[in-house]
Amino acid sequence: MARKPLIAGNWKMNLNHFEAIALTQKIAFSLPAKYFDKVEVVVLPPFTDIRSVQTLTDGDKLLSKYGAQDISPYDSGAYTGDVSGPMLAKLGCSYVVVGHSERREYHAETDELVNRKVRAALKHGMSPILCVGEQLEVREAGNHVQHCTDQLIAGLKGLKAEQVKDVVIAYEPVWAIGTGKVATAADAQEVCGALRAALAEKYGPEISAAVRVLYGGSVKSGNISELMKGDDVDGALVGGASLDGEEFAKLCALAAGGPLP
Ligand SMILES: O=C[C@H](O)COP(=O)(O)O
Repeated sequence: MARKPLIAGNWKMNLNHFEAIALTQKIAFSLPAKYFDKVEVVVLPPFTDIRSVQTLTDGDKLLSKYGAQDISPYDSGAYTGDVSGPMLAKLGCSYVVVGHSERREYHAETDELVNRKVRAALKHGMSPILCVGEQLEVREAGNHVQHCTDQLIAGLKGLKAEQVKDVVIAYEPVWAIGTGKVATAADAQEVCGALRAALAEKYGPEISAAVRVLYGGSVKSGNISELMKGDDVDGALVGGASLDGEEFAKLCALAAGGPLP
């Protein structure tokens, strides 16, 4: 089964809603819509920017889709500061990042909470982008594949096979995030391939063949083509390089197989 490449730009805690409008327009100006046939182009703005991105993309198809960077495990109620699945779905979000290493580290998110967020996203019709990845010391000890596979299985706990098809997996080695130290294509393929094999073992070959597995960590236009040579690397979760409209457009065009716009 051919999987459509996916490039998702995680803006993290950057850009106010005016700047979000400017960046969305810049991406759209730099990347003709014809590329959307070959690559899914997604942005993941901060919560405060989502309405602006929605308004901008409602009429004209400036991007393939957009989403959020987090979701509450609860649907509503006294959870100050949380943003719920129904709220995000109402804003037209298609994707939600779950289990990013920055949330695991700075907000002490456990595998159990990550799993509840995965289920919350699916319950409201959005695809979770489930992030897994090892710290440098785990890699140096040679335990990276097991570590990532364990995070994957824990994140998907309790899901039916049919639901797993709607999940996107992002392998993001923590040591590569925002450091400029990108994994080699072989490193990315090793873990992405192992994650797909784990999906096949637990949910069957049809599901594992349908799920998109992304690589994330210092991805830019200069390395995306090489990284995507791996059979199991279906695109990228991009941080820093997604904040530059021209660079992000170039990266998406390369993920589509070119030519450059
Ligand atoms: O979500 C995106 C990743 O954390 C990668 O960030 P980066 O491209 O700035 O290394």
